This record gives sequence, C-alpha cells and structure tokens, in this order.
Amino acid sequence: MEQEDFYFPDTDLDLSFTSTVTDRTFASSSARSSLTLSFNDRLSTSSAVTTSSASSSTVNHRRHDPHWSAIKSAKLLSSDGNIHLRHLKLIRHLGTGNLGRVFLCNLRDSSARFALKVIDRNCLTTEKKLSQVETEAEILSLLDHPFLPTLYARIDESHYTCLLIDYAPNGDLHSLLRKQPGNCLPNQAVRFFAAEVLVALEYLHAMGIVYRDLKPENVLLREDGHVMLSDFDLCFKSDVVPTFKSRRYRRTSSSPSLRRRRSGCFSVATEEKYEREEMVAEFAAEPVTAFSRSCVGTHEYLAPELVSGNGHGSGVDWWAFGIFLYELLYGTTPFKGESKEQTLRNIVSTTKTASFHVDGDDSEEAKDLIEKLLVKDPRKRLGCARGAQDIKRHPFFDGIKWPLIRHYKPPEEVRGLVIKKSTTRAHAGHVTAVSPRRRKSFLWRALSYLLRGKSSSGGSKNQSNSNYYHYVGKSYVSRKRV
Ligand SMILES: Nc1ncnc2c1ncn2[C@@H]1O[C@H](COP(=O)(O)OP(=O)(O)OP(=O)(O)O)[C@@H](O)[C@H]1O
Repeated sequence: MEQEDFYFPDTDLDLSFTSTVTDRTFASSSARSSLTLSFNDRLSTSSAVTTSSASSSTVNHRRHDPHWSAIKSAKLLSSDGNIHLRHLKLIRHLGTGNLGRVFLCNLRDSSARFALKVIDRNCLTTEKKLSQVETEAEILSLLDHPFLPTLYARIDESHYTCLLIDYAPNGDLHSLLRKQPGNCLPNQAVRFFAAEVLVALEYLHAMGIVYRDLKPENVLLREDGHVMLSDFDLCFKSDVVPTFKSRRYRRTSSSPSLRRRRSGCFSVATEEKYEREEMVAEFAAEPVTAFSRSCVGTHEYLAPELVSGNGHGSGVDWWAFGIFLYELLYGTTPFKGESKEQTLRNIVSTTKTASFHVDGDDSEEAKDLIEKLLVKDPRKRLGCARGAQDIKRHPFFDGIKWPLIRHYKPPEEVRGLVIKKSTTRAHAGHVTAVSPRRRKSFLWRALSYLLRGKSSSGGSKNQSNSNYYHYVGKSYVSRKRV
C-alpha cells in the first residue's frame, strides 16, 4: 500500500493530527503505564523546572549531523528564522502516550527523519499534566548524549506544544523482549543494553536529573541498534556536586590469562577469580541530596522508599536498574503480584526478596549485581553513594571498556533487531572520529601544500630558490633563538 503523506496546513492545525495512518504502535497492549500519585509535591532540594525554548543552537560537535543540517536549512528558509509546523511533513503515527501522540515526520525537502511529540494542551485536564509537559521539554533541552534523544525544536502553535526529537525506528526493548523465547535476552545482549542504559543514567544523574521511569518500554532502539532512553515527564531535577577522588579499590576479577568467551567486544569470564587492589581516580556526580515525595513511576519498577512515600532520591533509579536487569534476564519482574496492590506490598515487605529461578554460569554475576541493586534500604543500595561508578565496576560488566561503549557492536543475533549497517558507522563518527567534511578540508590543505611545494620545485629557478632560502633562513633564525 502506498504511504500517504501528511502536510501541516498553514491554518487548520486540528486536521493535521487526525492521521488515520497508524503503523506499528510500539507500546504493546501489555505495556505498563506510569502512575503519578502525589503524596507531597514539595521538593526539598529539587528545583522546579521552568519553561524554556528548545535547544536552539547546534552544539559544535554535532554541526555535521544531517538532522542539524536539515534544521539549519529550514530555519534559513523560514521568514522568522524558526521551525513551524508547516515545515514538517507527517509520515505516520508511531504511538500515543499519556501526554500526547508521537508521529514520524521529516522536514520538507529533506530526508532526515524525526519523531514529533504532539501535545494538545486543551486535552490536558490537570495542572500536573501541564507541568509534566514543561518538565519533559526542559529536560530534553538539556540533553546532549548518544543514548538520549536530542530536542531539535520546540514548536508552540495554537494549543499545541510539539517536540521535535530523534526518531528511534527499532521500537522499544519491551516489544523486543516479547519477540524472544521466554521473553528474555541472552546474557551478552543484556550486558550490552544494560551497559548503555547505565551510561545514560549516569549522564542524567551527573546533570542532577533523577529519571524515575526506567522500564523496557522507555528504552527505545535507534536505527543502529544502540539505545535511546525516552519519556522524561516524570523526572525531577536537583543539585549535584561532582567529586573527583582517588580511592583504594579491591577488585575481584578473572585472570587475564584465562580463556574468555567472546561476543563482539563483550566478554564473560568463565573461570577462576582472583583479588587485587588498585588505586583508582574516580569521578562521581551523583545527586545524593535529591529529594522528592511524589510517588511516580511504574508499579513493578517502584523502589520501596518511593512506595512508602517518605521521600526518595536518585537511588530509585538504581533500584529500577536492578528490576530492569532482572526483567531482561528472566522475562518478568521480581515483585510482580496478582494485582498492582499486591506488587506494591511485595516491594515494601521486608521479608520478600527477589528470587532467582534460573541458574547457570552466566547468571551468578548478574544475580549478585541484581541483589546489590535490589537492597530495600537505599542507604545500603549499590550506586546510592557514588553513583554509576560502583555499578560499572561490578564483575557483571567486567571487560567493558566504558569510554568505547558507543562503538561496541549491538547484539545482531537478537531476534527482531534490525540493524542498519551504514548508520552505525555514520553515528560512530558523530562521537569521536574526524567528520568527513573536516577530513576533506584537511586533505585539501595537504594537497594545496603539496601542490605549492611541487610548483616551487617545478617552477622557475628563482622562485624555487627564494622559497628555499626563505625557509632555511627562517628556521636558522628560530634555532639560534632557542
Ligand atoms: N523518538 C521516538 N521514536 C520512535 N518512537 C517513539 C519515539 N518517542 C515515542 N515513541 C513511541 O510513541 C509512543 C508514545 O510515546 P510517549 O513518549 O508519548 O508516551 P509513552 O512512552 O507511552 O509514555 P507515557 O505515556 O508514560 O508518557 C510510545 O509507544 C513510543 O514507543
């Protein structure tokens, strides 16, 4: 069937959003919804997020990104220098969330694809929902990380607020899990996805942002198979004081000489362990003073301190990370009861702990990590004192070179994960490699330098000599001075 295009007419906005073309809606019917129950909205150290315009300027390292180029061109052509809804072409409906609908779209005369989150403010019945829209827009405008979406533009027109962000065509992890035998992923794939989510959470915490809605449904997958956390309406923002300290660290690990099972760049130790002590310089930026009383999140992922309503901080994300790991490995969550109330009772019960019904070589380290994350007292929970650093050092993640994580190969063997090869390279370039344009200009300069040299040697004798003496004379003078 031929795909019908939708253009935003200049005047009648309502018609633009009555798209009947619905493709796969990523949120499956079994997806768990987030709840927002407020015990007390006063946030002690957290600052209320205020409205701001969308990230308007291109950050330097992304200036060659095709999305930013498309935005720049559209702004140049726009009479007032801003992106408007009339500049966008809707391609299809991607899904509907708590606040609005999400569409796949592109800018007219450009092939760069975006996701457009459209929020009809007239349909938001409570102040809380309106403030969630502002929270999401504000958090998005702060982000600049490969595992988090970029906000290209915020468009406020009529009663609509629209957020133009990165499109993740590979669906979400929840849908991917449902395609696997036993609804769970092999250990290597879990290590890959969990490591990327951990790095994204680390970044959010370093910005003072507590995420509060980690679950596979909110982990979207980019075209190149890498993750992109989504949904920031439940976040809260707090102060964070980064620290950089040296610390003596006792490390249990496998002997480097032992054989390791490999899968791409990720490897799992299978044999003996030994202990060694290291001095490590550690950067930690955990918002340890973050405090909120709002009970928000998804039942099965709520931390006990969140359920009890006595106040919580960034530790709720590390608890949720433990549940997330458990779900990826075992296909279910550890405290799930027959009803939502029972689930909450299981979470706060001091006697109920996560049970592990699957055994195997690989699961021992995962089990240990999950147990350390699912500690009911947040003061004793892994990650709550120094943040992601402590979690990264757990043996479950042994062998991962964290600074290179963006360049690891996604687990292609996972059923239903379609990875576009060309974009993997293109995206990797976005992080560290020299961009094609810079490379071109470098080559051009090198070439013109060579050509100048060539014309000097091949040109008239006089010119050649003058260049030669000039060079020798200069270097002679400078040598003497040194
Ligand atoms: N950037 C994106 N790329 C691709 N699909 C997306 C993108 N953002 C959202 N979606 C899809 O659109 C649907 C609606 O997303 P949205 O973020 O509005 O709500 P949600 O994830 O259901 O969360 P909530 O209702 O809790 O806010 C989701 O099913 C999601 O998979």
